[in-house]
Amino acid sequence: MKLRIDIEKKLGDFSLKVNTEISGERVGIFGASGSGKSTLTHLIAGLIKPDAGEIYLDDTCLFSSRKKIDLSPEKRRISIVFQQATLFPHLGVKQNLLYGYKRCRPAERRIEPEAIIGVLNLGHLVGRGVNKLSGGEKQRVALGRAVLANPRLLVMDEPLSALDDSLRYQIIPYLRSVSAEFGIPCLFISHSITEMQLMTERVLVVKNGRLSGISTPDQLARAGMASNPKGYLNLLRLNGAKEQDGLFHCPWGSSELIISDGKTGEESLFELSSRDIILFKQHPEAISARNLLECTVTELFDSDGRKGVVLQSGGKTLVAEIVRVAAEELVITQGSTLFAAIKASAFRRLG
Ligand SMILES: Nc1ncnc2c1ncn2[C@@H]1O[C@H](COP(=O)(O)OP(=O)(O)OP(=O)(O)O)[C@@H](O)[C@H]1O
Repeated sequence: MKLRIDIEKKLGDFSLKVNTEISGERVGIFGASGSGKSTLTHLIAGLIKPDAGEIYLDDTCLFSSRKKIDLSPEKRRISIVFQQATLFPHLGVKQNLLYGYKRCRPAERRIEPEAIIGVLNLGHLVGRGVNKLSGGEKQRVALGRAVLANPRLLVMDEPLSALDDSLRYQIIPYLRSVSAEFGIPCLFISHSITEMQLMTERVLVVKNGRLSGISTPDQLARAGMASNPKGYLNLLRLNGAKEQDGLFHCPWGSSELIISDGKTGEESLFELSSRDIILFKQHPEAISARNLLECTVTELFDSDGRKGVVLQSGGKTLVAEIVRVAAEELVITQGSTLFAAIKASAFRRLG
């Protein structure tokens, strides 16, 4: 998808002014609370009207004050999944799912209910009333309903923020797979860098109603490393864990990681803070940390007085973080060999 936006909107004391063009299949809108993310998405979806400007989705003009075009939300064919699943309480799961599908012109029906029920694992829920669903199940039904409207763009407006951590990371694979399997571009809104890293390939960064930049999720995570209390979060998908002496041994590139909170068999997602990686210039004699990886430094970057050290080990990448004086004392440069020590308990399982 290609989105071209050049709009202005005033809402009370708040003013939004954005002029940009972005392409990609999974685009993020990132910003602090109140920065204007929802306003921007509502303008794109046609839920509110810009004061002036134009919006193009691919070659379709959605809005142009100059050309006096203002397509209705239905004609824009943009489906939105909100923070709270807004299901029709008087309809069952199946009727909720079919709501948008039935209103979609037969010629535009590319995605069939059976396919989405399969991908979102909703088969056992179709006979239920929506009041008998958990928060995560409701969000999956809301996602299914949005996709079955066969939209040309799926907008996800903080779809995970009402869910607790464990549910949040269970839903993410579903969000990713609907967009990938059915080829629907998505616009994903959040103030979480981790969600941006998991969901998007390009990110519009919004600040006080203005666009402050376009970046990749990784650049965003690097830029926020010093200010984020958890530093840069390395996200690792690990599977094939084997339990041994109460710890989990997970294959990782040509090496393995030893983790306290693992799970045998299934793929799990872990986060590891850049601050939980301790670097040694030489191989330490004996350490309590269960992981000691020989690494090559491939890159160094600055983030507000802290140094990010990008490490390669066994074909995999990790970002460690040190203060600038430590970088000078260790004489770290691109190409240096280092040893990275990580405690088994430093890996936090997200789902
Ligand atoms: N109808 C309105 N009238 C006046 N001000 C409004 C209106 N709608 C939103 N605002 C203000 O516009 C600003 C941007 O709101 P918006 O909901 O777009 O932010 P956001 O980045 O999505 O925030 P959050 O992450 O908290 O949802 C806020 O300061 C909000 O109070």
